[in-house]
Amino acid sequence: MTPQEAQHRITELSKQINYHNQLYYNEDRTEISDFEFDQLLQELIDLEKQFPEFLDADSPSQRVGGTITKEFETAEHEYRMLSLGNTYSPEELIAFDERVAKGLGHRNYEYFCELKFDGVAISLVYENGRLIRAVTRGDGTKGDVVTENIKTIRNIPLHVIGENVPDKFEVRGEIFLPRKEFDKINAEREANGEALLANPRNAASGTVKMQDSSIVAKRRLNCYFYQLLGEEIGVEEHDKAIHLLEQWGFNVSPTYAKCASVQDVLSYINEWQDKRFELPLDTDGVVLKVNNYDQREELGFTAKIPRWAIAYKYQAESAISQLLSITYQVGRTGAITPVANLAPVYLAGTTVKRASLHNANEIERLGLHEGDWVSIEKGGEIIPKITAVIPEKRKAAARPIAYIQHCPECHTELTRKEGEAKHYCPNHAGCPPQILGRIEHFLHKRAMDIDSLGTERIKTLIDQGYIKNYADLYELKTQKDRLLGLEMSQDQYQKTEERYLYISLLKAFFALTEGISLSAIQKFLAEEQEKSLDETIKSFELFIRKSNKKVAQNTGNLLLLKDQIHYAGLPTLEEYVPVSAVLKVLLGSRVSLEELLRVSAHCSTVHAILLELNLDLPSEVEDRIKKLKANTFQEGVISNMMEGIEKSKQQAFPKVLFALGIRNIGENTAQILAKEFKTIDSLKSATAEQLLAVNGVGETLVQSIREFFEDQENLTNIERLRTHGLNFELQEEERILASNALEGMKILASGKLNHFKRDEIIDFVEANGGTYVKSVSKALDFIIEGEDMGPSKKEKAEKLGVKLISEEEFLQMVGKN
Ligand SMILES: NC(=O)c1ccc[n+]([C@@H]2O[C@H](COP(=O)([O-])OP(=O)(O)OC[C@H]3O[C@@H](n4cnc5c(N)ncnc54)[C@H](O)[C@@H]3O)[C@@H](O)[C@H]2O)c1
Ligand SMILES: [Zn+2]
Repeated sequence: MTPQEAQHRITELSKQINYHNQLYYNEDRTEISDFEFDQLLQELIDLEKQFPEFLDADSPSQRVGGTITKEFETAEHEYRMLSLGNTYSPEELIAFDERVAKGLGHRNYEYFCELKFDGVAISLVYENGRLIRAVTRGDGTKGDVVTENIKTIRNIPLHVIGENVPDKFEVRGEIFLPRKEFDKINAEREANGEALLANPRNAASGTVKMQDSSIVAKRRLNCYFYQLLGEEIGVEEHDKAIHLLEQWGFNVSPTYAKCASVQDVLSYINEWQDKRFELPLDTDGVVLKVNNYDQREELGFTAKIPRWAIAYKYQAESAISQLLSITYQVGRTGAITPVANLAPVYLAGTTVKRASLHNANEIERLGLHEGDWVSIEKGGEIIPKITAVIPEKRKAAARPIAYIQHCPECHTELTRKEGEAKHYCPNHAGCPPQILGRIEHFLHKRAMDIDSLGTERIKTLIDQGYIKNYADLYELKTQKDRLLGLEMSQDQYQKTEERYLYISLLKAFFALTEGISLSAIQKFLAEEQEKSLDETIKSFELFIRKSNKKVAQNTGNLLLLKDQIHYAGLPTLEEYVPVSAVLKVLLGSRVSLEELLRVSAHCSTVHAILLELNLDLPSEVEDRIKKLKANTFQEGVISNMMEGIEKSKQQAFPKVLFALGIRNIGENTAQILAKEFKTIDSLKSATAEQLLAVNGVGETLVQSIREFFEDQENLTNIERLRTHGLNFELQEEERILASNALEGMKILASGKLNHFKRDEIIDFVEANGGTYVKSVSKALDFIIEGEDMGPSKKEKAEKLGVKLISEEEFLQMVGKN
């Protein structure tokens, strides 16, 4: 390369890198992967080394990537906040170790390894034990002051008390959005039709820089701390400093390790390669740091990075697989999500069979065709994504993927709003997964709290027409008798176009014979594929003779089956036989084949047919018929269900309001609205002004409330629920109960309480203005000590200096004794 070419390339690279830095740090978005970015930067660094005459003091190789914004006050960092060098291979890591050894002149040092958390860096300054300032990294020298936002993060200590806490110190850490919270936020945004956040890092970074702290508080950010700085921190080694942070109540990820050599570091890297996906946040590598502070000082810094630390970054792993088909999933809100089914392939520790495709645009962007070979990549996400198609491997006749136009669950024509990426099924009232979603929400522990109705059972009740909405739940008891023996799965059935009901040969053979297990029949059928029905029945006869169990009776039944199929004259289906023929054999002269044909035409299970026929059957016949069915509802299950439903009528109004599933009304909002308006009727008739006057209510919420009450079906459901005795008014005692006695306090209860059940204490704390916190941390105002509080929790609380009070003291405090 000539100097001129080099100069040209250096300018070009600097421009590109500055552009991507601007996107990444200031706009919280990216157009290229971190790996590609790091490659550009490396190329620049290499060229500048080769042609030092073109090294500009302003080059992105010499500066930390971020800047300060105009929206916040700025503060200067006492200690500069730097970047880290990075490597992608063990060789480079060993080269780094050589440089450290050379710099120190000996090998008498240790490394401290931590994971590289993918979030945003923050610096917290404490004076006299109080958090006085939180500052972003900014340009490394000065950053944005975001103290108010940071204070909303629950496990960041506002006060640090304890022995040996210096008068002044600084801690640094990485703010992150736990992946679970990220998914939750995106699910909500999706339900509200808002644009989705791209990844947890960008979301965390954007949140830290928000202007409204109350929104920040809702985002449930978290922070891991990894550095302690100050004039008199009293320790000389990084591991000791980390232990101090832990003692003082800072959240330190327990994933660190001290390593005696670079070989140990490599084992640490290996150990976390796959395990890191189990952590609650995204990580993109490992940071290794020389443990001793004097040695760090000796090694020093370059303009941008310390010479005593480096990041080893895991490359996103990729693999190649073939697209088998696409499944379209219908979400609770009716949103359609296409998922690619792939030929199984091993990738980053797991066998991958599916990849997310997001929406029709993504399929179009990839130019996906049927049977395409695709590259898939797994970053932090659990489900990998398709990054590209390999066109050379495409068959000439392959057709492009045609996006579905009808709901795969209810066949309603899909809609797509102007400017939205997702397709929706508009059939809210009749589409089974949407009904299921609403009912599941209604039953939720924090809503109506009916736990005797799992997803499978609700699905069964919906699929078989017992419930269509939550109000129907309270009328189930009138159908109690019909529920006994209801089948949980309908997989064994098929319907022909003429609507005749068929059952799998497997179930039919199983019910018509005695002494032969289901798995034996399964194995037999697996070997009989591609034979006609007659041939299969014939060879099953042989099979029975060979097995030598109840031969006469079993083969007799098979003969009868053949006759009945013949009389019925229905079309033949591979591996299925008409239910009417099978039942005729089992029921004998109790009912005619014509009657069975008639009934089975409008029923979709054996259970439904028998309900309609209403026969009195001896138990041995019932037992045989049971063999046709899958799992069924039993006596105990049904009475449990009924009890749970009955008990739920006592749930308080805020719970009921939450359970209704009004868009954008979460648990907290439901509580606030219930307290404010006291009855469903006054909420319904509230004007926009009245609603907006309530703290936390915005335009979107007003809109959702209006839409909900404009829907006639919702009004009917509320009336029905009211008739069944559900609470649509705040009870007198709840009005009295609620107070501001715990305003601003963070509280945790541990051990068994006498006056409250597990979740009740949470509601109680919140109803009185407090915040319930789920883990022991410095930020707590106190812990209510119940019976048998765990000793380790108690120890931790004492170590952090969090006060413990008894349940009695607590009740006195809120004036309820
Ligand atoms: N894709 C893009 O367009 C684009 C653009 C700019 C930057 N980037 C990426 O962002 C990073 C840029 O570098 P950077 O300077 O922001 O960060 P860095 O990768 O140089 O590392 C320094 C940062 O790592 C973080 N960190 C996480 N865990 C840590 C631990 N245990 N100990 C110490 N620090 C820890 C800290 O926030 C620290 O500020 C690179 O990974 C780069 O690929 C990507
Ligand atoms: Zn649908």
